[in-house]
Amino acid sequence: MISKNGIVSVYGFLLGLSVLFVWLLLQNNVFLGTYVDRTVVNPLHLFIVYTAISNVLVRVVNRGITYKVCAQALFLGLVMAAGLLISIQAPASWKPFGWYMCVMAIFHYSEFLSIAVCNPKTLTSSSFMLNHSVAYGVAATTSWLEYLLWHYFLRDMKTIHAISYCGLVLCAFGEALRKGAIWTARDNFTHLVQQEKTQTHTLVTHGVYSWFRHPSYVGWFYWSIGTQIVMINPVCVVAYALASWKFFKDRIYYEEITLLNFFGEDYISYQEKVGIGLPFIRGFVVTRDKE
Ligand SMILES: C[S@@+](CC[C@H](N)C(=O)[O-])C[C@H]1O[C@@H](n2cnc3c(N)ncnc32)[C@H](O)[C@@H]1O
Repeated sequence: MISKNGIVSVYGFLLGLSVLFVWLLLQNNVFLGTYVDRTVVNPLHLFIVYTAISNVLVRVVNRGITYKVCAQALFLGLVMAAGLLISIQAPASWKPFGWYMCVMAIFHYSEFLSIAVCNPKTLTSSSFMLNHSVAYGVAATTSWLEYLLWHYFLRDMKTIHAISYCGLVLCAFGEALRKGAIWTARDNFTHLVQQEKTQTHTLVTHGVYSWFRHPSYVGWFYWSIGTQIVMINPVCVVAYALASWKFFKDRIYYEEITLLNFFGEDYISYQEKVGIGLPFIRGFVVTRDKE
């Protein structure tokens, strides 16, 4: 069952997305009458006004954590709407950025919604993973700057949409694998690595966990590289691959120590049967004593 804050997030996200609906109505002169020229609706002005009004509405209606959830879901709905609008309306050299915005909004919103359904006990306003870490924010900002630089100096590069399509396929694969892992592990999946075993924590070895030991990390790794291919950012493609690889190498090493403590022999047998799924990462491997 989805938690109350999960439902609130659906309202927030749909409210943000609805700016597109208002834009369509305005485009068709539903509010302004048939005498007004279609070009009168400036999407940027509409977004500014709509963002201000919807934020006030969300602030007035919600309190505490519910407000934090609704405001972030609203933000992601607006990002998704802006991404779709840019994908449809903007010049060819801006379209990859519109696709990137959609990919980001889908990832972060579905992250929250998946936890709201699969493990509501652990749901917090941080479950959107928007403020994941300082490094994550720096990486995102760097990728926007790289996009702007190439766009300024070599705009034609951003119109090679075949490259972006390959990135979209990689993002779809990574996203499906990550969400597949959350929906398979259900309440065994927590965003924060557990240091103590809870009574209900069981070892998951079926579904996507029978393909890879760390399917959600494999998915996130390829998704993050995919986002930079979508944007046709050659420097960040390499930088993201190296930075995510290092991040997951350290994380997996630490997580496997905790999992070996929790599940002992069962986890060793699992390690023997199933690989990690990321290149050149071994995790924390225990060698059995020879009898
Ligand atoms: C962010 S989740 C990542 C799970 C896994 N590393 C993956 O990539 O799909 C981290 C939590 O999942 C738990 N976990 C990891 N692998 C597990 C498994 N095979 N069965 C049950 N729990 C697992 C860990 O104890 C940790 O608290």
